[in-house]
Amino acid sequence: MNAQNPLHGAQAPLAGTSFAALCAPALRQAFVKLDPRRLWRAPVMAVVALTATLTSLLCAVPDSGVSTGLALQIALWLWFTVLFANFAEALAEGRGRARADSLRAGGRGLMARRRAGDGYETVAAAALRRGDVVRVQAGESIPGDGEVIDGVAAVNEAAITGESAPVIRAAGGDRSAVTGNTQVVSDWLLVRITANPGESTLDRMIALVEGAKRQKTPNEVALDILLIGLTLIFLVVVATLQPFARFAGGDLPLVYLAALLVTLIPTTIGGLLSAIGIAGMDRLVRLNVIAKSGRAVEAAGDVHVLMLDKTGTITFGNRRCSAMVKAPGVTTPALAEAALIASLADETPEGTSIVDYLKGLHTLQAPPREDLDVVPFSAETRLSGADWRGARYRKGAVDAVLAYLHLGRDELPAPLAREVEKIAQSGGTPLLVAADGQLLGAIHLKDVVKPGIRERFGELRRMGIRTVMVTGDNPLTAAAIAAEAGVDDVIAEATPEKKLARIRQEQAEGKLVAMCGDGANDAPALAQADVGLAMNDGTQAAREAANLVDLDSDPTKLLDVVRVGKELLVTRGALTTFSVANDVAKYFAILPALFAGLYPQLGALDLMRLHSPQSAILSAIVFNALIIVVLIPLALRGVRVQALDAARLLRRNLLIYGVGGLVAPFLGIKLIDLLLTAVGLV
Ligand SMILES: Nc1ncnc2c1ncn2[C@@H]1O[C@H](COP(=O)(O)OP(=O)(O)OP(=O)(O)O)[C@@H](O)[C@H]1O
Ligand SMILES: [K+]
Ligand SMILES: [Mg+2]
Repeated sequence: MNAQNPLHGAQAPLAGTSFAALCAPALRQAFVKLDPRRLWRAPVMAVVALTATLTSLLCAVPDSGVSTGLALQIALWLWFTVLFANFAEALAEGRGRARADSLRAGGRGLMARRRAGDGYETVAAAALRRGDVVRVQAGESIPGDGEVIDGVAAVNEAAITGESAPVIRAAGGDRSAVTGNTQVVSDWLLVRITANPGESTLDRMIALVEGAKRQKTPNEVALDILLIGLTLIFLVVVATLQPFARFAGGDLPLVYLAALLVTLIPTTIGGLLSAIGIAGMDRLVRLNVIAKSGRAVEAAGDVHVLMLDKTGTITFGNRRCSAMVKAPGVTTPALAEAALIASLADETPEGTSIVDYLKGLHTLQAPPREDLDVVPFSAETRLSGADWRGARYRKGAVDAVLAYLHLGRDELPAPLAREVEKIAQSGGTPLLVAADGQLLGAIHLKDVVKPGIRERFGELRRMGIRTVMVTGDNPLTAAAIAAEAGVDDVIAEATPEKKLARIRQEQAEGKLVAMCGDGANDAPALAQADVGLAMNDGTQAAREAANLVDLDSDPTKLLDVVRVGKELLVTRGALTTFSVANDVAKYFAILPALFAGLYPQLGALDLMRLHSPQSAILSAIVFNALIIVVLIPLALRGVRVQALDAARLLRRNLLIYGVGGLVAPFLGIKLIDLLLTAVGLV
């Protein structure tokens, strides 16, 4: 567990390739991405590419109104604009792909022992299909994502988590999911494969960091539409300039208008949009979190409520039996025997811990397992046990056992009630034990809150996120753990339906809900939540239902996911503001220079005193292209987000990037104008 060090994944085998090593392939990719079929994914850049093509053709026209040298320079810088945007996307992809490749490399050439009839056949891991059953022995790698259906083994997951301490994986219970390319280090497992080739979590992750396959999020589509709208407006603006020029007896060359159009349309954000999205996904992968959709990550940036399961999420989750308390008039052997029979076939950690505890304390005769009529634990009934020789042995949550015995809460014998209360107040889970309709006593299950959780919840609160613990446990235990962990709200005695209903209720109030869980009983809630974060070491059901999976199985990782989501939203917002402010500023920077000769009155507005109309146009187009390159690091790294609420964040960013966007072109274009004039290019 990495509660204190959520970034540990950064040093894991997933660690990134150096920036320099990524540049060369990204440069090559920038040209490959000139393919028109790819260009259309970024509409603004497609317009730039079209304009660049047109300008290139105009270079060959003898009397286009400008010198061939100038037309060539403009055409060249227009192509650079497209290439820089492609380069940004390729860089973002490269970082993610390097990581995916290193994960994939380990899995290459893996073989699997697949069940066929009564025996096993050896096949390539790549040939495995969903539903295939494979046997994996000590020393072998698990050939794909799946669910343990038999066996108990220690598994080394270092290949995906970087954590070398082996973890236990077993059939049944909340620790049954296994991940491809991890290694069985002891014993054996029978695993049912749960993903077809190309559909594993790893494959999905790769699709998220590859621009060409990436599905745009609804936010990105909305922004695209806005950018197309702005492009159309500026197209009209540029088209109306010519009549003004003609009216004054002048003529604006087509090359100028083409260049002007590109400087005015939102090329900065249009060129960096895809890179921002991919880089956001990559930051997540670096945290060892696999996202199945970009939408979930964006939702995380806006989340209002976080629901968490208690056991295994807030606490370590290996609830161990630590004591037993008799009901009045019951003998110790009677209680022990009932608890043992009710737990012999219970494969949950709670069940096995009770058996271990009793084996250590008593010399009990356990009935053979096959003679038992097993009643497995279910989150619905919150009971488990077995029938043996006509008698019913049960154990379970206090309210569940009382209801099973048709007893009221106040019918719990006073001494036992006091003990149960003491267990709960200490944060432990009391289970009542009953045999043949009679209440025999209670079991104390102990659990420990993960260290560092309280501080992390405090950070979430500062970000304006409310934490709610939803647990199947009784209200007293829940309250004790809630107080220790510092959650804002707690829901006890929750069935899977209750968890689901609570999420729906919050959503109906217009809130975005995140949910962290690991159990099969959390799966419906994980699927319903806007952000469902499953623990990788939980159940396959939870992993499949969730839209995010944490490879380190650390629930406080959600804090980092929220930060990445906020960074993604803020970065996109900031660069959009910057880009649009830039375009407006450029309009006022260039027009006076262009029209100064035709309308001398405009001279008053010509604050920048650019060298000539030619220089004004070329400087603007150079600035327009270079600003993309200048902003690539920001787009990839993301705007840093402190624990501020959304409204303050927005205000601050509007100020910085809006004002910055207005001022930058004046300074930048003037500087380039001076440089171009100095070297005699215009
Ligand atoms: N093996 C078991 N046999 C009988 N009762 C159990 C067993 N395990 C848990 N219980 C009881 O059922 C309740 C619900 O357990 P469950 O694992 O479904 O909780 P949950 O809803 O996942 O919440 P959390 O994981 O936060 O406790 C527990 O609080 C406990 O009282
Ligand atoms: K522009
Ligand atoms: Mg649970």
